[in-house]
Amino acid sequence: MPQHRSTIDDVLSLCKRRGFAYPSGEIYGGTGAWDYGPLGVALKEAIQRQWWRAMVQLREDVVGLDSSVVLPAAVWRASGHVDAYTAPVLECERCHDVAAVPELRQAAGEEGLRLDAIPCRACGAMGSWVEASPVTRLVSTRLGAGAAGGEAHYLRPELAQGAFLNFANVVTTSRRRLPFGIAQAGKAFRNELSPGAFPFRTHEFERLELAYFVEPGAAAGWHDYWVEQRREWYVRLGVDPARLRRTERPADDLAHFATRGTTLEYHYGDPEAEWGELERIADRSDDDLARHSHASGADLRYYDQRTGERYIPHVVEPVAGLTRAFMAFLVDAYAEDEAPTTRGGVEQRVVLRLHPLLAPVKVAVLPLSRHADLSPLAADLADRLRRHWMVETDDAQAIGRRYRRQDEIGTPYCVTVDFHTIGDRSVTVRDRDTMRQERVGLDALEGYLAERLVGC
Ligand SMILES: Nc1ncnc2c1ncn2[C@@H]1O[C@H](COP(=O)(O)OP(=O)(O)OP(=O)(O)O)[C@@H](O)[C@H]1O
Repeated sequence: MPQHRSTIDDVLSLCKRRGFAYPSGEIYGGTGAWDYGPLGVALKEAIQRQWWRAMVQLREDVVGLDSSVVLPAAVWRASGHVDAYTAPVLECERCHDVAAVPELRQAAGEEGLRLDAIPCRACGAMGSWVEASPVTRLVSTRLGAGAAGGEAHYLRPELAQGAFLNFANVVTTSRRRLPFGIAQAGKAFRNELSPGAFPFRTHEFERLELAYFVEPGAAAGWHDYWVEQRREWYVRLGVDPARLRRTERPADDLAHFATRGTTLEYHYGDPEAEWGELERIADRSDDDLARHSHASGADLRYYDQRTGERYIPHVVEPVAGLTRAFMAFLVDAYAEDEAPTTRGGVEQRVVLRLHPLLAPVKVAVLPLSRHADLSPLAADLADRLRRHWMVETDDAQAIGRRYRRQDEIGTPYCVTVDFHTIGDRSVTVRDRDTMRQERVGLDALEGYLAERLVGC
């Protein structure tokens, strides 16, 4: 069967067409951000659920946390973000417009030019770039009613600081011994000077973070362990291993808190970004806990009962971008092939071969027609199945069209209620990938689907 590998454009057009994601504030001309629609929110929730299952539920050594999004400036001063979490910029001497260095480098790189040969985009001056103070990547707000309009706070650019602030609470209340981890999923906010195409670089995005605390000296081994665990997680959920690779981050590309970084990249296949970062695993040494200990005066050392020593643990931190994973799973699942028509011919179809665990809708119930005998049967059946899975019903247009609509959103099984159903209490179950159809008794249907949708 001819297979077609997607481009991000194919997937983006599917996202808009079927309600996975919409450009945010489109009625006001768009904001550059994107919102997740009914199917997108279900896919995102499924990815996050699988991450939580693998990282928390199935592990003895990891616990969950949900920490604050907004924290006072003192926390971010202590963590080093206020001083170091910045982006380099150059300023045009003539009009004082400011441009991000990576953006200028990209423009220069493409043309093979030096930075001073890149004109100012605001006034067009050449050779006018001079160094300027770096711009913070933190998003700030003020809370309260102080003289200066309240006290400065920052929206978290990462969730990890919440894990560090709660380190002692978790050790005490859940009686954890090293090594152990604190997992969090949630939104982060960054002042991105060069926001990119959805969903790669947006000001607001979702992260799946694990802060894994280990004995000093044990970080290297755990680093490799987590790189492998995370790679396997994507593969188990259906990502083509040939489209995943790991790279080491050069020392000059490490965040201020990191001593080592490995990147897991996905081959998105986009001409502009063939390989794109999906996730990174960083070693953060004992730096964060040491900083917070110092700034707050709290003793954040861990008491090792085996050796009787007190020390600050080191942190190995795998962090996935949920929104980038969202796109990788879609790109990987997207295919165009041919499907048989009811008239004996073939037609092109778009199919999302999503792992059933990730498919937004697990089962579609389709009455063959809007006949008064079929509609209530299908509605009852859908209600029964809804107790277990996300179910959609659809009775508009020919059955072939409806299969196409379900293929396109990745629904693994379509159940068709037809006139034989009334007499022999059986339905046709169609498999999305093989397109094979099987007759299944109504009484056996839940068991049949449960066998194929394990864990969904
Ligand atoms: N602005 C963003 N929009 C969407 N996802 C992001 C964004 N920034 C980071 N991510 C995701 O979070 C993961 C961890 O990011 P991390 O905290 O290491 O940032 P980073 O890669 O150092 O950011 P930068 O590239 O801006 O320096 C990335 O692998 C990516 O999946």
